[in-house]
Amino acid sequence: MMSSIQMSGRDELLERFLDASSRGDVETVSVLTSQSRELLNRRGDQGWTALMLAARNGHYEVAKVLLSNGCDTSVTNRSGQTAADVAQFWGHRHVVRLLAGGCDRTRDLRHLLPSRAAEEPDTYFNRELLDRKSDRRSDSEWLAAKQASPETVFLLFHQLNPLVSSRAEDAEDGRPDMRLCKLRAPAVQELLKNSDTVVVFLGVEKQETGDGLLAWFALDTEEDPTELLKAEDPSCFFLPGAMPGLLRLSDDDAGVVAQARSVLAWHSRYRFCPTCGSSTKVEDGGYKRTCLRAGCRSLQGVHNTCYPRVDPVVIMLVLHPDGNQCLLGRKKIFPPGMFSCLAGFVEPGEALEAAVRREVLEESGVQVGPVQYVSSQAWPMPSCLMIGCHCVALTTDIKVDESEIEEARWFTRQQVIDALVKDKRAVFSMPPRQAIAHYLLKHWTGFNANL
Ligand SMILES: NC(=O)C1=CN([C@@H]2O[C@H](COP(=O)(O)OP(=O)(O)OC[C@H]3O[C@@H](n4cnc5c(N)ncnc54)[C@H](O)[C@@H]3O)[C@@H](O)[C@H]2O)C=CC1
Ligand SMILES: [Mg+2]
Ligand SMILES: [Mg+2]
Ligand SMILES: [Mg+2]
Ligand SMILES: [Zn+2]
Repeated sequence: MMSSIQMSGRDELLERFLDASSRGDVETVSVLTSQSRELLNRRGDQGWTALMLAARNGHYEVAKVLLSNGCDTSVTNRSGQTAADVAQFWGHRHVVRLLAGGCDRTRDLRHLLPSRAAEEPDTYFNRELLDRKSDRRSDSEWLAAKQASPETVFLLFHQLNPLVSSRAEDAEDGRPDMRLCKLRAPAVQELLKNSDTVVVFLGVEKQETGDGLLAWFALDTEEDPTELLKAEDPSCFFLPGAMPGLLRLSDDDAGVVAQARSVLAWHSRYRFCPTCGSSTKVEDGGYKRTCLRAGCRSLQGVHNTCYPRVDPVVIMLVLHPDGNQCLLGRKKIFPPGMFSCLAGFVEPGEALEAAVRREVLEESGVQVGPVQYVSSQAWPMPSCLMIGCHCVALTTDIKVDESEIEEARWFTRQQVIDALVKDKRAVFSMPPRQAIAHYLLKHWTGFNANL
């Protein structure tokens, strides 16, 4: 009598254990395992162990807990299948790999990273229309002569927004419909007279014209430029705000704007010496600010405070260990339905790989193994350098950091392709083609125009 009650208690425990494994309830599995280790390899009425049930349903975390407690992977069910066979049959490749017990899992996961593209992508903001001619920046006579030349191009910004005109004929969905207004010296003469105006030398056109090298400069005005614009082409206006306006330029114009906007933004925010707070003077064609106080520490040796800044940001497409899904997140400010890659600023004293692992863990709770650099993008808002990576997750449970991310989800390759081609079955919308996030997704799917 006594022993049959004990038996039924034990069976009940086994049933709860198998049920929790089958449902992916990691917590219950952990608790029950610690209570009774002999549950680990026991088969239920159907002849299946907890590991087989976890494998059947792709519950990676449960399988991991069972394995770490010494569960036997060679136990078979009535059909002679091991848990690995079950996972293989149901297509849970990450569980298969886990059960295969690769001693170097990180190396194994590397195979899921796509191979490098044959060609460097022609990413928005990256095009180098001009030759920067940095060797000319210190030649103030040459720069002054170029500024006075009637051929020279001046790009005008107001509070960091470029002067553009609209090309209504191109205003189709996704096509660039803004072009930069290229002013000549007379149009900016008054602004140049103002000693507060910073003029940045952008470079020269790569092709020589009749009069030699055609130089480009950029300047920003804080003043209300309405009067100034009256004398100009009345169709010109300053882009209202950075986003999404800055994404509506041609690729050539976008590259120049990336350079000009970042340097002008630096001048607008770093007018005074960051070391001692004194006034500074602009040098090197707008690529340097030097403190005017004799004896300032920034005048000895090389100081990054004197040069335009670049803020590295890692942006990564996290691949699921099954190789068939990727992790995307939504910030509250995104347009409805849009999901994109996770991203974050690199912190001081941190390698890119570490930054990728830290940001993904912070924002989604997912642990990342191997990381692979893919390509980069200038992102002049105001001076980010986006460092695009692919990486593979070691864990798959998501716990979002709600202060930054509204939602994060795994999406299948098919769902990404549906979103790419804007299929009616698409369950989310892609980041715009101008963002490197778009490229990271597209490259992962292997999608190209011929498919
Ligand atoms: N081109 C693209 O596809 C994408 C570009 N981005 C850009 O990357 C940037 C960084 O991504 P987040 O997810 O916002 O970074 P994040 O995940 O590190 O969080 C941003 C927060 O980090 C702090 N922070 C640390 N260092 C900073 C610095 N140098 N400048 C400003 N804030 C700093 C601030 O509190 C900020 O609110 C964005 O601001 C955005 O401009 C982001 C996603 C896609
Ligand atoms: Mg972030
Ligand atoms: Mg973050
Ligand atoms: Mg951060
Ligand atoms: Zn100083």
